[in-house]
Amino acid sequence: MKQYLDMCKYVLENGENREDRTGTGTRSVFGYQTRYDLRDGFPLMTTKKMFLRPIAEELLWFIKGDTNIKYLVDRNVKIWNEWPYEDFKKSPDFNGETIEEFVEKIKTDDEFAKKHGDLGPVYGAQWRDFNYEGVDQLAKLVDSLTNNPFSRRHIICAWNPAQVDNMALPPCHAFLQFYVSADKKYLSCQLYQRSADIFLGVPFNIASYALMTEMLARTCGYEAKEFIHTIGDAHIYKDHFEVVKQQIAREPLPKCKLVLNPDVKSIFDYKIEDIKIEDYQSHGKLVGKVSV
Ligand SMILES: Nc1nc(=O)c2c([nH]1)NC[C@@H]1CN(c3ccc(C(=O)N[C@@H](CCC(=O)O)C(=O)O)cc3)CN21
Ligand SMILES: O=c1ccn([C@H]2C[C@H](O)[C@@H](COP(=O)(O)O)O2)c(=O)[nH]1
Repeated sequence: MKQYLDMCKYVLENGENREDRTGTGTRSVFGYQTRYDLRDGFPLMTTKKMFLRPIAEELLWFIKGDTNIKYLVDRNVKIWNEWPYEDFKKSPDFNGETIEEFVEKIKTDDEFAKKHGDLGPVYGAQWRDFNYEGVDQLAKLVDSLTNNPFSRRHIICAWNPAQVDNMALPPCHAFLQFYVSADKKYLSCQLYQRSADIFLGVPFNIASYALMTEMLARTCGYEAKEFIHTIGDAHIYKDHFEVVKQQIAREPLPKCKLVLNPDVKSIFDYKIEDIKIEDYQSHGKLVGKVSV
C-alpha cells in the first residue's frame, strides 16, 4: 500500500519534532488523508508481517459492546493489556505483579478481571450504549444503511465529552461516517482519527475499519468501495524512525483477499471463524515498542 508508505515519508520529511504525553517524542504532521480502494483487495499491510486475528477479535469486542480486556486476554490478544496494568499499578491491590502475572490473574480470576480489567466507557460502550443511556449507535447505523441509504447521518461517534475523563485512553478513532453510492451498489467509510501512531496503530486501524466496512456492506446489501482515513495528529514515535525507514524501503506486494462467511446475515452475528484472509503475502515482521 503505497499510500501508507507515502504518508510515512511525508511525515518523516515534513513533520515537526514534538514532545508528547508518553514522553517518547514524535515527529508529527497535522491533517493527513489517505484513501484505500476495497474493491481490489483487503488493505492488510504487506510491507511488514501482520495478523488479522487480533484486529478481528478487537473489532468483535467493540461490536459486542464490551470494554473489559478479559475478552481479549482469553483469546490471547495482547494489544490493550498495558493500559489497565498501568492503572492497577497505582491501585492499593498492587503487590509488585509483573504484567504477565497481571494478565494471568485477569484470565483465571473473574472477580479480579471485573475490578481491574475494565477500560471504562471506551469504544464498545459508546458504540452500543452511548453515555450509558441506551443509545445503540451501531443498531441505528444498520437501520439507516438499510432503510435510508442516502442519509447524510450514517454516523458513529465514540468521542463522548461527558465520559472521556473516565476512559483508560480517550478514543483515537473517534468519528465514523458511511456513504452509499447513487446506484445503491457500494458502501464507503470515512474515519476521523484524532491521533495516530503511524507505525503501530495505523496498520491496525486501517484493517479494522476496512473489515467493519466489509461486514456492514455484506450484511446490508452493498459491496464495500472505499475506506477514507482522515487523521488529525499523524505521528511517528522517535523510537520507530529506523523501522519505518526499513519499511519504506520495501516494495508493496499484491493485496490479500478477505473471505467472510456468506451465511452471516447480521453484523452482530460474526464470530472469529467467519473471518478469514486468503493469499496474504508480506515482507518479514518489523518490531517497535508501544508508548504507553
Ligand atoms: N502508543 C500507542 N499506539 C497505539 O497504536 C495504541 C496505543 N498507544 N494505545 C491503544 C491502542 C493499542 N494499540 C496497539 C497496541 C499494540 C500494538 C502492537 O504491539 N502490535 C504489534 C503486534 C502485536 C500483536 O499482534 O500481538 C505489531 O507488530 O503490529 C498495536 C496496536 C493501538 N493503540
Ligand atoms: O487505535 C489507536 C489507538 C491509539 N493510537 C495511538 C495514537 C497515540 O500515539 C496514542 C494515544 O495517545 P494520545 O495522547 O491519547 O493521543 O495511541 C492509534 O494510533 N490507534
